[in-house]
Amino acid sequence: MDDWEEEGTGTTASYQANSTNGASTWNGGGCQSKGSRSQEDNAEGGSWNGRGGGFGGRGRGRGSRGGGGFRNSASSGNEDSGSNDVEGNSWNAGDGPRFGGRGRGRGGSGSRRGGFGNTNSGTDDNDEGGFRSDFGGRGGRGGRGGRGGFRQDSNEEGRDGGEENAGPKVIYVPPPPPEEENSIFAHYASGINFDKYDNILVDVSGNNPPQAISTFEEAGLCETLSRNVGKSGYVKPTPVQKYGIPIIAARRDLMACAQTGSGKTAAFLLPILQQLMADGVAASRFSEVQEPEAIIVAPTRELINQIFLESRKFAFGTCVRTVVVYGGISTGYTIREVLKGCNVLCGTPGRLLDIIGRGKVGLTKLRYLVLDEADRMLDMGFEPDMRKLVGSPGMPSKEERQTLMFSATYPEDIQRMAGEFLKTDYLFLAVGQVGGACSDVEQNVAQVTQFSKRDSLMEFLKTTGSERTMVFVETKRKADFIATFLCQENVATTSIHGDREQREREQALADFRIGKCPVLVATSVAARGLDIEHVQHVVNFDLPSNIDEYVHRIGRTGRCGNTGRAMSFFDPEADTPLARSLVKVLAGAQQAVPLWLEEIASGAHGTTGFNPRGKVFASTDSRKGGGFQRENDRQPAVQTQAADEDDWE
Ligand SMILES: Nc1ncnc2c1ncn2[C@@H]1O[C@H](COP(=O)(O)OP(=O)(O)OP(=O)(O)O)[C@@H](O)[C@H]1O
Repeated sequence: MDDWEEEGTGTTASYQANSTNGASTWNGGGCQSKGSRSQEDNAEGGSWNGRGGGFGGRGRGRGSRGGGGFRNSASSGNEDSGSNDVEGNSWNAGDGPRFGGRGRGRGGSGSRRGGFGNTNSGTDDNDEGGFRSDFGGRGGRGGRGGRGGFRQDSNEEGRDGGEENAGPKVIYVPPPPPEEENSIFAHYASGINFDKYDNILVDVSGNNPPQAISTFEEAGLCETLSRNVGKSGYVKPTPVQKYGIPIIAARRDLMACAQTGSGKTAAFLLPILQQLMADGVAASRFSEVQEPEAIIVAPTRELINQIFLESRKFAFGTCVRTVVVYGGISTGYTIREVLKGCNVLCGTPGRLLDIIGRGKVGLTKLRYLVLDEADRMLDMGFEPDMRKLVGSPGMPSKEERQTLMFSATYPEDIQRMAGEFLKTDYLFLAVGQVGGACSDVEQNVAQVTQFSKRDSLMEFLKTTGSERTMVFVETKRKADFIATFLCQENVATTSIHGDREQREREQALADFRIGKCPVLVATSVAARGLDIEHVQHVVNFDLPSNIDEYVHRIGRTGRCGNTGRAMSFFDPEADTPLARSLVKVLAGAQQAVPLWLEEIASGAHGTTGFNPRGKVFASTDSRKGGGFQRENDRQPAVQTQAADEDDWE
């Protein structure tokens, strides 16, 4: 018997019991307590002392992560340090939010802007703008040393992918995907600006690009696929589909950049499914080792699940079977699903490598490797996993497989590295401005102080009513904290971040989708790819330190020709380094740039190439030499990674 077959025994049951402590899950009208020290943390941080039932369980601090280079001088950095403990009690669910547990002695986070250790202890407390966290019983966390540029443990899905992690097994089995045709094909309408896609500038670079198509009929899809495209509500292809589909059909490698919400998923799924149908896949059936023809990787569990559902939808009624694997759910369940038959395997990197490592998935038949959110998949957080994946036994060389990369943003350094994964004659497709924000999103920026943010948020939420709003914050702790605050203010809110159990993450998204909780407080884990109907507003409660992250975040609204609004709180104390690139993104999307922001941007130093009203394609294919030095006005890669360190782990 394989070890995964033993899941679901008493071990897991006791984990469940113990897991109900720590920080709270927060749901709409009544605050409910749920555990939030996830298994990932448990695996890493050593003992995790659950005190089931109530709140104010005692979490143990996480170890100092001073990696290479700069040691964090924050206190409480010791893994076993009692000073990280949290005393908590008297968190009363049900009759309104009273939070008792008191966080004590949290270690300082490593500076998010440059990888040097932060010398303040308890920076997270400072983050909260004066509203001290008395949120129930979070385990304190040790200080994080700057890594001198490497974020070895930043890979959320990688860390919980395998059984090598100590700690109890996860038994969560997600609800089965919909079986009813109506639910499978449920979709939202494209918006009034859908036809504006026709005017967008497109640039394809590389040798002999194939002719673009202008209709789905020209894509030469088989009857079933065509029917499924129609049932999905697609009438005409978006630009990335017009150009991307024939490129993939011509068996060329591709690096594609197109704005958020413009249909990149179908741009790679449709031609892959079409070719699998045309070439004939081995009909999916039970086998001890599955050999998928296509592997799709994405950085977060929710995103890969969404891609899985899209693939399953387009492949409906065909013999192509798609399976999804991701962390936070039962490995046994995952493997059983894979072994039922698998032509298209969607996965987050950690769980994917785990399943491959267990010999359940062979790679010899692999023909397509897709990296969605490719720049994220190749940054320092995931690059080692991607290298492991392409170096896995049986993986066809890049000459023998077709490698496809998609994103709305491509820093030039990442483009250069991506080239290593692609054949030398790959095509680069740029739809609109590389790294540009979606112009269907009205972008607003308000100058605030750290301490006025909560009032500003409440003011803003008064204007949104029950319209769906995503509120992005920088840390997991703060996500809980702001959700709690909004709860106190009687705003039906839920939250999603990397410390929540997968079941909770999925429940939060479901509650947000159906409008039970019209406000979702999120960390970067929800910044990319998620396609949720009716999201009218995105609030950057905390601006990210990296402009690409900003572009992805605001892209959760204004999708597929619909309009949306983004509001960003700009705190000059913290956000000045972002000013120049923010001005450029605003100007590039024809948005009003506040005078005060232009002044801050022109006074900010450390970046070059400030030319907000520059050319239409801010940068294109890095093989052309990059005309606009886009790279220079971004934060260096080190900072990019540090920014969301708290969440991608
Ligand atoms: N041709 C089309 N006609 C109508 N709707 C479409 C079309 N193509 C895609 N869509 C819909 O548009 C929405 C956004 O598509 P998708 O999620 O693929 O965007 P994306 O470019 O991958 O965005 P992101 O950069 O945020 O990941 C989805 O709901 C999708 O079903």
